[in-house]
Amino acid sequence: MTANGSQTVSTADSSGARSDAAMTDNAPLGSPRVDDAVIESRDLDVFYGDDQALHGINMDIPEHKVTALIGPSGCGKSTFLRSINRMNDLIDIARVDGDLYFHGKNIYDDDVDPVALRRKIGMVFQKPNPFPKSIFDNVAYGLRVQGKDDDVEEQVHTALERAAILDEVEDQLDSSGLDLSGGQQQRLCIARAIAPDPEVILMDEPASALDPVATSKIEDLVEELAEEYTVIIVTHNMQQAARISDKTAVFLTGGHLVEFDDTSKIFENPESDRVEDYITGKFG
Ligand SMILES: Nc1ncnc2c1ncn2[C@@H]1O[C@H](COP(=O)(O)OP(=O)(O)OP(=O)(O)O)[C@@H](O)[C@H]1O
Repeated sequence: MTANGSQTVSTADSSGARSDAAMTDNAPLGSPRVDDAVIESRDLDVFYGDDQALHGINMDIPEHKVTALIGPSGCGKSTFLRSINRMNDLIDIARVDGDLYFHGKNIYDDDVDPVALRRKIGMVFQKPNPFPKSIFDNVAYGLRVQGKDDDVEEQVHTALERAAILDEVEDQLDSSGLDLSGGQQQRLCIARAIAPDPEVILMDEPASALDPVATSKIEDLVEELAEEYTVIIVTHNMQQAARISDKTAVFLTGGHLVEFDDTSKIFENPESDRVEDYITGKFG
């Protein structure tokens, strides 16, 4: 882990006051402001019909780091993740207020094409979901759709290599992706997500359906991916968040982001008593 890196981080002082005037009033405790933020969430609210799932989320997500989103069931982790590449657009009753910037551009502006955005901000889901196609075609699919398939063989090999699965499948690229083990399928899905060369990879509990060995491979891979990509991962597994992430955001019931800071700080010395109670298993 590289918890601090070269980022400029400002935190609340012991009285809870913020030294940095640029923070909004409802910034979460800890709340590092980073010079190299690739995603900036400002007062983001998300509603499903009349129900508000997220309240005023403020967060700066640093580039080339792993940011973990943790918190009890229903606190809005997946909703926040899906807001980042506008997957919530696909839910009829979902509505977003506030701003969410990707490299300074508000992704909810009218001129943003969600499909193009999702090429830059890819997603890996909880359950491995390869297409019923060959291993090769799974990875090549996005490249072909974009007409970026001039050197498709090389790009597929590179993506499989980056997803740490090439060695296991290079002799069977024509076999169905569905014939792989669950862990291999998930790494295939990661290869599919990185083939179009995104900048950010969103992962929604990518190892929760896998056995411990496959989980450990995914965890190693997530850390490696952060060298090339910005990774944002939802996990229920606090040990996993502590092992693999640089930053941790703790959401608590009702859809509030309570604390966001270096992972070591969150797990060793959180600012909020509620976060401490959650981390130590007093509720969850
Ligand atoms: N498609 C939807 N339609 C209506 N309400 C939804 C929808 N998706 C989520 N919600 C509601 O929004 C709130 C936040 O859900 P979300 O799935 O984001 O939480 P979560 O923290 O990811 O939960 P979990 O850890 O159980 O996956 C919950 O009250 C949930 O019932």
